[in-house]
Amino acid sequence: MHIIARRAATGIGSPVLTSLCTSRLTGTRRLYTMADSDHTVFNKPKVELHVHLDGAIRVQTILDVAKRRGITLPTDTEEELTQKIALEKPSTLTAFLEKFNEYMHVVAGDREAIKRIAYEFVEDKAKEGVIYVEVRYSPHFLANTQVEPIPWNQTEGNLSPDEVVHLVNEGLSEGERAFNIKARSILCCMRHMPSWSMDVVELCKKYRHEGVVAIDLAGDESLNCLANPGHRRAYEEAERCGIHRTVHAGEVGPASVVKEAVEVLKAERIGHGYRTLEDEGLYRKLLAQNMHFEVCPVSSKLTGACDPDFTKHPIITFMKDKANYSLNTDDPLILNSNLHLDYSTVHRYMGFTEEEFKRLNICSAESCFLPDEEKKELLDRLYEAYGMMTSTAF
Ligand SMILES: O=c1[nH]cnc2c1ncn2[C@@H]1O[C@H](CO)[C@@H](O)[C@H]1O
Repeated sequence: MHIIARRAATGIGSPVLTSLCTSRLTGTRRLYTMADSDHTVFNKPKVELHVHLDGAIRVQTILDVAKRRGITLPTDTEEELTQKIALEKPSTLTAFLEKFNEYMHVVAGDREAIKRIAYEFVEDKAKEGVIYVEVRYSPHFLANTQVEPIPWNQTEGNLSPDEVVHLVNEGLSEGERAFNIKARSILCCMRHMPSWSMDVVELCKKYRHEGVVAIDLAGDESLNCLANPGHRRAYEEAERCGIHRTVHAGEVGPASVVKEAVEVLKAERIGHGYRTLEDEGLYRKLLAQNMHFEVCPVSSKLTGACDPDFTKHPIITFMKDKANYSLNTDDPLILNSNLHLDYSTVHRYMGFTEEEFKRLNICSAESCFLPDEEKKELLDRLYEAYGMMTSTAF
């Protein structure tokens, strides 16, 4: 019996010895080290599947862009702006989503800013030890022409949703080359804007060979529960064309939204999905189908999606049932968080072990939207980094 020797994969296994974290109390940045309790609780390569690009912008970048564009913000210090944007206490999804109003007008419509945000995002993920990420955003929210209504009170300019996707693709691929990780994107339809959804699926089709891997439906599920026919048509077209599909469902909305996502929108993954557990039959069915849940522990507390007592969290049920799920940040800017905080939270309050972290990252890789060959490469990198190399008998 020989173990097939494989070259150590480059770019992985380099432990993230330190990570930049922001103190939740003061909003000031400080450097966490290995000595800091469990902040590097799973110091191994990771996969992240649910994170919003526009919820993951660096505060300093917002300040820089505002200064360059002559946009006045309520403050010009990183600490104060962090405090203004961040949600500190458990709230509601509606209040959480309103936080985007604090800064989206600064970056929307600005080519340089959009490309920079995408590039810096890849750098931040690489620092967290992520080797593959799928990042999502609404191209319409960053545009200032060919979008009705023009968002964030912008005056009409000449940046279309189509060009936004092109710019994000450029920023992500430059980031991939610079930081040696893989980044793909998911384009979001917004629950309150069904008239944008056909454009979104057309953009997914146009850019499917330039890094766009799927369509999503995001926004306020508490206000718009049932998917509008506009969304349904877009998802039908996505399925017809082989575009992968994920849907925010069962985050704050009832289990029926999850059922609709799977049965009507033909979702292959569910964003959040905590409230699936309220319908035992549906939950068992989705477990049997190996449905992937993109769970976001820190987010679920601050959006009011789940009981703030982490020891009662639905993720514990997913873990105990060996469900197929990933651990994700969702919106680290607004949550004033990073991926280490999500990992340390489930470790500290939910009893997650190293073995479970490995298992869930392998589930994440298996459920990612890469083509089969690239998925296999990603899985091999994880198996190798986790000391789970397959052996071959001769
Ligand atoms: O947790 C969430 N649930 C639902 N929608 C969200 C969440 N986080 C962000 N967005 C929405 O998705 C848009 C595109 O990235 C964001 O602008 C925000 O409106």
